[in-house]
Amino acid sequence: MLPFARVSIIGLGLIGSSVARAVKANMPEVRITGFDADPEVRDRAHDLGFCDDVADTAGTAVIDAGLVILCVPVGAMGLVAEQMAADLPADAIVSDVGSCKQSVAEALAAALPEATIIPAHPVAGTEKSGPDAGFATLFKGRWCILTPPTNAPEAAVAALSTFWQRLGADVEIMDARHHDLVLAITSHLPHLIAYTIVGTADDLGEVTQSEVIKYSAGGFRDFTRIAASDPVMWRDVFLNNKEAVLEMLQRFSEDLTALQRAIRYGKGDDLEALFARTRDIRRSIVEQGQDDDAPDFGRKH
Ligand SMILES: NC(=O)c1ccc[n+]([C@@H]2O[C@H](COP(=O)([O-])OP(=O)(O)OC[C@H]3O[C@@H](n4cnc5c(N)ncnc54)[C@H](O)[C@@H]3O)[C@@H](O)[C@H]2O)c1
Ligand SMILES: O=C(O)C(=O)C[C@]1(C(=O)O)C=C[C@@H](O)C=C1
Repeated sequence: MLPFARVSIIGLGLIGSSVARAVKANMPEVRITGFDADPEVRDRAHDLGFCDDVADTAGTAVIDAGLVILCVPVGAMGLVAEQMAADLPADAIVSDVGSCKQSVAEALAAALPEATIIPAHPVAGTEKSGPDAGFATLFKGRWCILTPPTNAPEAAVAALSTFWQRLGADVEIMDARHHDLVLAITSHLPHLIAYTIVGTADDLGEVTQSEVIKYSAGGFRDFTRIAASDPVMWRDVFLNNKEAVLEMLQRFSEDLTALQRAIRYGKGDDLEALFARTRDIRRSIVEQGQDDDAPDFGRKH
């Protein structure tokens, strides 16, 4: 049985268009209506055909929805919720795909006090953005973390879980605050470090006639992939998961300082012990069946 007959997707970039494509591939009977604030994205969505209808406003997009999924940058979630509030059916479930959950949950609850809201985060993505970047298998074998409020109706949580499972994801339920702490270290800090190292190398490159970029090999190139991620999306993630990111950044800075001291005072044993520990972590992840190749890394199976 289909968890929802009509799904509305607001924001038709990488994640929104991937959800639409995955629904088309796995539940072709479900009718999808999409909306994006950018008229060029709406035109492109129309041409690519991953929605049955592309609406002109957020309100008209949700008029007969059973499930509404907000796929816009986390800083825009509250505004979109306000724009669709008057047209939202009373029995619709409102969800999102935002990379941090506490601030989004608060913004949605403030804009839609009567609605059933179940925030979600598919832990899957790429450094690309826009409607052309999406693909139907993005969520296959990936985690989708739901952070329902304590009073969320069980049936609604079950229906949303089934929806994501039908798209190929493995669903986990988590407290929003805990989600934000975990993702701060596993996703947000790695992005911040990549942005920093590529920026620093570029600054140095200007001093050395771009030799830093010119001769960069594998390690640096891996950082440049992450550092190519969408600037607006990541600006919003850092502004909206401020406390957890700053907490993790503090821990990271202390560990970095300890490494700096180990290098300065020639403590080779300390360096080797850390590098051996981190290599074991990587090996155990690969042994658990998670693929070695970057695009598959993080898949559960
Ligand atoms: N990119 C990833 O790897 C990834 C992974 C998981 C979750 N997310 C989350 O998914 C959400 C979308 O990210 P994305 O990568 O698809 O970004 P994207 O830039 O590819 O798409 C976002 C779309 O939202 C539209 N938009 C912005 N403001 C809007 C508004 N007020 N009303 C309607 N449309 C609006 C933009 O025009 C754009 O087309 C973000 O909240 C992000 O945190 C991203
Ligand atoms: O694989 C990538 O390029 C990603 O950055 C994906 C990634 C991540 O950090 O793992 C990025 C943001 C999300 O909210 C979820 C997934």
